[in-house]
Amino acid sequence: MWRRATSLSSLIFSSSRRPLRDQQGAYSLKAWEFFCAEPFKGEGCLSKEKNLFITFVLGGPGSGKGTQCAKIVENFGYTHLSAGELLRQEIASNSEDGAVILDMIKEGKIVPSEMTVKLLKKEMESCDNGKFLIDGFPRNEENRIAFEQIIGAEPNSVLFFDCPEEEMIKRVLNRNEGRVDDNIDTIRKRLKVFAASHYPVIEYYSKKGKLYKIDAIGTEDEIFERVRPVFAACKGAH
Ligand SMILES: Nc1ncnc2c1ncn2[C@@H]1O[C@H](COP(=O)(O)OP(=O)(O)OP(=O)(O)O)[C@@H](O)[C@H]1O
Ligand SMILES: Nc1ccn([C@H]2C[C@H](O)[C@@H](COP(=O)(O)O)O2)c(=O)n1
Ligand SMILES: [Mg+2]
Repeated sequence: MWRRATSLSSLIFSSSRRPLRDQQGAYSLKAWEFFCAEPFKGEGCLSKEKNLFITFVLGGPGSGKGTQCAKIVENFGYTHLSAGELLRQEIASNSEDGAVILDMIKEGKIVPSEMTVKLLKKEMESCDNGKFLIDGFPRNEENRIAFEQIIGAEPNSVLFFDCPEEEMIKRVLNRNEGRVDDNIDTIRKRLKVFAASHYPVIEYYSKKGKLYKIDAIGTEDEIFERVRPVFAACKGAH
């Protein structure tokens, strides 16, 4: 599978390691579907080796995903993996991928799934706990399909924090964590990308009966009281 994924990268990247097309989510989805027709269940497949219980945590920029994940970890003992944070760590490592990722994040674009899933897989493999909260992923259909194919698993549940745009803008501009993408120009681009790409993912999990839509307006504690029952209900299941 890794060999297949490596050969895929030559389709996605030109020799300068920049995406050939930057239309969000579109440039490599077809390639993923073509190369990964069969879900990977062989040796090295995480879902075979570990008893996984995965929750994807979705929502627009500033909707409160990270804030609520911290509370879920505290109360229900999950391991929190933020896709955005892993990408920022890759930038900080000064790797070749890091330079590509930085350019994309500054422009509010979604990084090619191959890079993001590689980082998630590494973290999941090195963690004894099989209960994962995967925050900010999948951002689009390409992300979703890549995860299924490379990790060989589907989420057990999906949280979607539903928040109006004006509130998300206000929260991000007040965040003050020194992120390169926390400025009004990049936020507008991120919101555009979010609006254009999240819906098919939400719809996919909704049809599977895995989606929990949470109203993300209110205090952090009020919102957590809406989240709590989702995890309390499945506590006995894992
Ligand atoms: N319910 C809330 N009310 C007001 N502010 C909030 C609330 N929840 C989170 N915040 C604040 O809003 C900002 C964004 O929250 P957070 O970082 O959790 O969002 P996020 O969804 O992870 O965003 P991103 O996708 O950009 O990483 C933070 O400064 C956080 O402290
Ligand atoms: N699946 C993902 C998650 C994140 N990114 C990039 C693009 C985002 O704007 C940035 C920050 O993510 P956040 O911390 O807001 O979740 O990271 C991506 O390309 N793909
Ligand atoms: Mg976050």
